[in-house]
Amino acid sequence: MDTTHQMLDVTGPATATLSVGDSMSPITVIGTESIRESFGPQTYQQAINSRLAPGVSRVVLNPDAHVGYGAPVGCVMVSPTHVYPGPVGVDIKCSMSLLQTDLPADAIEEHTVRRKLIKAIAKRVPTGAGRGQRHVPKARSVDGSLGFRVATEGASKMVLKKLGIPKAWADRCEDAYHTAADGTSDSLAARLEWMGRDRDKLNRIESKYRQLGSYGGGNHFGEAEVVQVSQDPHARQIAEQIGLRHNHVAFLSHCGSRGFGHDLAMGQFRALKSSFQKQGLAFPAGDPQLVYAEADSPEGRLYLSDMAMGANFATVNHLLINALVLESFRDVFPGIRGELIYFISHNIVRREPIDGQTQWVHRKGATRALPAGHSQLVGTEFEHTGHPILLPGNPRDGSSVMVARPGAALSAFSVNHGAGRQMSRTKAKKNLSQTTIDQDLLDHDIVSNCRVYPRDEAPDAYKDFREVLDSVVGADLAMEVARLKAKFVLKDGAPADD
Ligand SMILES: Nc1nc2c(ncn2[C@@H]2O[C@H](COP(=O)(O)O)[C@@H](O)[C@H]2O)c(=O)[nH]1
Ligand SMILES: [Mn+2]
Ligand SMILES: [Mn+2]
Repeated sequence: MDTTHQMLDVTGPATATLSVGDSMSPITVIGTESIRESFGPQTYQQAINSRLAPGVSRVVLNPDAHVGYGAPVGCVMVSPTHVYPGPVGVDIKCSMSLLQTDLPADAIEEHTVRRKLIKAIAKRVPTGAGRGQRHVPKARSVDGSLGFRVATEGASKMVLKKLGIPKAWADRCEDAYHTAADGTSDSLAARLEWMGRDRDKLNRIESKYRQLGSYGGGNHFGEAEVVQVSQDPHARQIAEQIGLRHNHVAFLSHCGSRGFGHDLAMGQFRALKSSFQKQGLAFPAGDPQLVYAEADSPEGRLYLSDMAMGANFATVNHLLINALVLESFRDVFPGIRGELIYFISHNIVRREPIDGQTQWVHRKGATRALPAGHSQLVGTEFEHTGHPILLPGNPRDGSSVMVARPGAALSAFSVNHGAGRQMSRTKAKKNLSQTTIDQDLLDHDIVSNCRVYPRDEAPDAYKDFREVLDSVVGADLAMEVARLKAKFVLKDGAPADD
């Protein structure tokens, strides 16, 4: 029986607060009643542990929240002084990106056409843990020196040119590049050189560079969508302004910094934990996954450098995937055009103005949501619309493109990054029927690259997407401008026979 849920102070149709002590601002909880119930005691406990951790000024639980590494996946943790690697996550800068093509929806109606597209994409952009580049033109293969520049420069002009990525796409990234805490890429270069100081270490790093342009495993995916722009005139106008095309094909991607980011994150956890142990410091709530550093300390600066390199890798990984996906579409439909709508992360910490001061905003499975007129959008092309928010649900029930409303201040300018799990992988594998999952996808006219769709990735393993969207809209955080209807999906699973 979850007693924490009963302790919430309900403040609106999709908002509540959870008090942790008189002298502290309460945890903000976003979600309709059934979503709030879905969190369960462990998720609430992790949120409380995070709120009580040193230096933390605010915690927000979003509708997709579920148990995570130290802090829940689907939460925002704000601190003026401290950085927390757990509430960033091991897949540094795991992100979503959306490519809009000028291909009309009916061009991919035939399943044979979709299968050709799946084949063309899978040939260039592999799925699967540990898998790296495959059939990539020589000019785009990533050797040690290009990998080094990717990690230290992110989406710089030179990196984009070398990889054949349109340079305008850098402007459609939430952040095209990340630097060290001193604002330079030179410090990142010095750090990376030090990391590759002997042959074995360098070999390991270079083997990870070769994963650039790949999805990885788990719930990372690539998905062809038909864009259904909202009928509401204001929402429709925004959708058109940000470049969405009604009833045309778009492609949604989800992945992060692959093995390169994972190694950096794990290295940081090891280093910070051992530094805590040497100093005899206690972990917050006794949980080593909540290890932290003061941002302005040698440890904090090293963490931020490593996170920046992982984030640079993730950024270029997404951009390259989008370039390769567009190239694959052109195999089947020569001459079609495609533009990146946006690339937005959900595992990162960055400095932002929150509650009148500059603070470290950790978004762990949470998406930034800056409304029109926000100071950080001034001078950008999204100043008058808000930047696009890419919110995946599941292939069967769709995904959403939204823009923030001024009400997003309540959630530290963040929304959920998806529907969030309602079943653990183990429970999904045990409880869900393979035949029903495969038939369900076919009934919804969705083709996949998998002979059998991974049961732990089935739509029913995730929360009810309608309820999740009602939570975002009910809390007045964001408005939908378009719905995405999946037509085919690439995931890590046994490939289909043909
Ligand atoms: N449209 C699709 N959405 C999906 C799919 N698989 C997962 N998801 C959603 O993405 C988020 C990602 O979660 P993360 O914690 O791994 O970053 C998840 O909450 C789902 O709602 C898919 O195949 N298609
Ligand atoms: Mn990820
Ligand atoms: Mn992710």
